[in-house]
Amino acid sequence: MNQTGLPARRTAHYLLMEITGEGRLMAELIAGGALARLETDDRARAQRLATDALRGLDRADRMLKPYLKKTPPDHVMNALRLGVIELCGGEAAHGVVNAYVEIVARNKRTQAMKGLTNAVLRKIAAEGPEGWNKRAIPLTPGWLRQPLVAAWGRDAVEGMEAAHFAGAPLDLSAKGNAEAVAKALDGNLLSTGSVRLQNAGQVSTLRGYAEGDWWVQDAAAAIPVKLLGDVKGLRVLDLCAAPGGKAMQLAALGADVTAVDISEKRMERIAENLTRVGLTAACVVSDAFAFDQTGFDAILLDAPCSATGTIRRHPDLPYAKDGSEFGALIDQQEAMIDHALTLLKPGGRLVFCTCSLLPDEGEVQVEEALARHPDLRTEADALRINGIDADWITDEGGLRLRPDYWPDIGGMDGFYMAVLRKPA
Ligand SMILES: C[S@@+](CC[C@H](N)C(=O)[O-])C[C@H]1O[C@@H](n2cnc3c(N)ncnc32)[C@H](O)[C@@H]1O
Repeated sequence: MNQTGLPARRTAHYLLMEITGEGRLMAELIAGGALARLETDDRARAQRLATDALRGLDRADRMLKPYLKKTPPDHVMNALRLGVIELCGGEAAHGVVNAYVEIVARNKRTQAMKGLTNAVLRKIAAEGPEGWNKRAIPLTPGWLRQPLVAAWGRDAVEGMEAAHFAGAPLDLSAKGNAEAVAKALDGNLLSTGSVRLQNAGQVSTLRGYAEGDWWVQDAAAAIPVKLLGDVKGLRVLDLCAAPGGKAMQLAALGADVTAVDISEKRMERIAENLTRVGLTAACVVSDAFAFDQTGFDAILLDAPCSATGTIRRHPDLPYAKDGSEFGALIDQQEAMIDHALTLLKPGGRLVFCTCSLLPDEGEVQVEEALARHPDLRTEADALRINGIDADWITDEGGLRLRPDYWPDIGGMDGFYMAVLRKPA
């Protein structure tokens, strides 16, 4: 690790600039090599700093506000935000202040503001963790907060914001005996069958990773497959399959799985994952709409969506996005449901799911699908599985999972799912 901490801090600053200013996602930036020039420790540090700054961004801005007559340019603002995160996280003031003053000074357009940066960060250092901890939980940006409050009410959204701020534990799905995996890793076996680890560290070094005993999958994301019950020997199509968490669950349960995804690169991830865990599926790179094999006993449609249910692990999302792309996704989900129904055998089941908090990508999609296909039925009984609270079942017969559920044990991702039965 570089001793000045400057390379990691500059990279964290770059990530924040790209996410908040250019609407790019953290995963996309990392895949594009944003961390490539850093030493291993610095990579983790840069990513952690940027992630913490995004999780606490609204609180950092509120802390900075009294010390700023007007909002400075983004380059300075993001340096100040990172400074707040570090100073309030207990880092020594001297090194933090110097590093962010340096970052501001290196940019010609902001170098005149290095004095301001120095002065503001020294005041923040005086407030320290105490000043940070007394402030309210960070609010979600308004473009997303408003529809969430309209859908779930203010109290629920405050619960979601607390979950987003807390981040997520590491959940695993076991290939075989989940209890044995929980024991081997000193984790907790959740009521729904996932294994939960707190402060897990580097995933690939955990016991059982190399042996393929488990894969990483949020507890909520593991539910859609469980709704299909015993799939042994059934022909199951996973229509939007990468990176393969649900395809691996289906294969582990003995289904004859066909995994389809439009992305060749993401399909490589499925192939790698299947190889590591020693399971098989027929992998097809194809646009779902061009895929025309029929007669499946069951189809899992984990449709592309806003991913607003995953903010605990992806705090960049509310800052990189503004909701303008969601209309097209909603239209695509509707068309995908209709296409999936054509691939299903009569009497077969379609599990539709999205990792979204927006009813337009969940409850409303299913209500509208039922209206378009009068013989289609939701199977609410299939939702009554271990660990699922009956209150989470929705009027149209789907299941709504939210990050504010399970607050005492670390929450869960936001998800919607429903089992739809095609007429025989
Ligand atoms: C929510 S992710 C699926 C996650 C996956 N089911 C799992 O559990 O690991 C959605 C996937 O849909 C794929 N996708 C997007 N548009 C598609 C299309 N038109 N046809 C097929 N796959 C598509 C994306 O590449 C992405 O991998």
